[in-house]
Amino acid sequence: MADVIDGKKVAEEVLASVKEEADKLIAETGVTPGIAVVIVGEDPASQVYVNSKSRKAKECGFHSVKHTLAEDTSETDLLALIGTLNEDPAIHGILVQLPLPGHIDSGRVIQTISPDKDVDGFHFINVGKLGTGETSTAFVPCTPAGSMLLVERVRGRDLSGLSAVVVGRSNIVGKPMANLLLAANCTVTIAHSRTKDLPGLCRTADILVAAVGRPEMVKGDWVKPGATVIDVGINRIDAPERGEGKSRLVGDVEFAEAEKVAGAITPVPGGVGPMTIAMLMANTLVSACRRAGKEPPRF
Ligand SMILES: NC(=O)C1=CN([C@@H]2O[C@H](COP(=O)(O)OP(=O)(O)OC[C@H]3O[C@@H](n4cnc5c(N)ncnc54)[C@H](OP(=O)(O)O)[C@@H]3O)[C@@H](O)[C@H]2O)C=CC1
Ligand SMILES: Nc1nc(=O)c2c([nH]1)NC[C@@H]1CN(c3ccc(C(=O)N[C@@H](CCC(=O)O)C(=O)O)cc3)C=[N+]21
Repeated sequence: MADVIDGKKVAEEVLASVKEEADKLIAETGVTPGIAVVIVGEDPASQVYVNSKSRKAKECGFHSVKHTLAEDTSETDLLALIGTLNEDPAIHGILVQLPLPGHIDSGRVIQTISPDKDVDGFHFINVGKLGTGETSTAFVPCTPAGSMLLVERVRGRDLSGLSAVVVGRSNIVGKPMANLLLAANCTVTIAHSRTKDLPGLCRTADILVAAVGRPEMVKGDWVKPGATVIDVGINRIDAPERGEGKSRLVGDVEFAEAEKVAGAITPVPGGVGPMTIAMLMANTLVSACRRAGKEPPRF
C-alpha cells in the first residue's frame, strides 16, 4: 500500500513558516505583506476558494483585501481595478480568480497584472523566467510549486534521471509542472487528449502527475509499481450514497486502486489543493520581501 501524502499537513507547515517570516519582515522593515483577491461573479465553488484564500492570508498576519465584482462587470472596469492595485504600495500580490465570465478576455486581464505582483505566476514575464530557469526572481504558479514540494517530500530535491509523465498541458498546471520537473532533472513527457496509448505511457512514470479535470480517469493499472502519484484534479461528483442531492470531491486518479500500486500518492481532498493556497501565501511573502529589499526565504 502506498504512503498517502498528507498535503494538508505539509501546507500547515508551509503556512507556519510563512507566518514566522512575515512577522520577521514586519518587525525588521515595517512592511506587512498584502494580498488582493479579485473575483467576478457569484459562482459558489469559486467563492469557497476565495474565502479560504482570504482566511489563510489573515492567519499569516497579512493585509488582505477581497474585491467581489458583479458578473456583468465590464472588462474596462476590471482592468481599471487591476491598475489601481498595481499602484497600491500596500498590495504585494494580486490574484484574479479564474475562470472569468465569457465577455472578459482573461489573457488580457492576466497580462495587465504587474509581473512583480503576479503571485499566480501567469504573466508572460514569469512564464518566461520559469522556462529559462530564472526561478530566483520568478513567481512560480502555486499548484505546480505546491505539487513539487510534495514530490520532494517523497523523493528528495534532486530527481535526476527519474521519468516523469504529466497528463495535461494547461498553462496553469501541466506546462509549468513539466518545467519544474525538468529543472529538477527528470526526463519529462507531457501527455494530453491526443496522446496515443496513455495507459502505456503512464506505466513508464516514476512520477505521475494527473491534471486533466476528468474524475478518476487515471486507472490503478496505469500506475508503475512504486511510483509517486500527484493527483491535481478537483472534480465534484454526485454522491447519492451520502443522501439526496449530495456531492463529493474526487481527483483525476482512481485512488482506491492506484493506492495499491503506487509508492506514494496524494489524496483528494487533502492533497494538492491545500498546497496551492499555502504557496499563494508563500509567493505573496516573497513579493513583499523583494519590495522591502530583503532576501526572500525559499520554500
Ligand atoms: N488542486 C488545485 O489547487 C487545482 C486543481 N485544478 C484541477 O486540476 C485539473 C486540471 O486543471 P487545468 O489544467 O486547469 O485544466 P484544463 O481543462 O485547462 O486542461 C486539462 C488538460 O487535460 C487534457 N485532457 C483532457 N481530457 C483528456 C484525456 N481524455 N486524455 C488525456 N488528456 C486529457 C487536456 O488536453 P488538450 O490540451 O488536448 O485539450 C488539457 O491539456 C482540474 O480538475 C482542475 O479543477 C486546477 C487548478 C488548481
Ligand atoms: N487565479 C487563480 N488561481 C488559482 O490558483 C485558482 C484559480 N484562479 N481558479 C480555481 C483554481 C482551483 N484552485 C484550488 C485551490 C484550492 C483548492 C483546495 O483547497 N481544495 C481542498 C478542498 C476544498 C473543498 O472542499 O472544496 C482540497 O483539495 O483539499 C482547490 C482548488 C485554485 N485555483
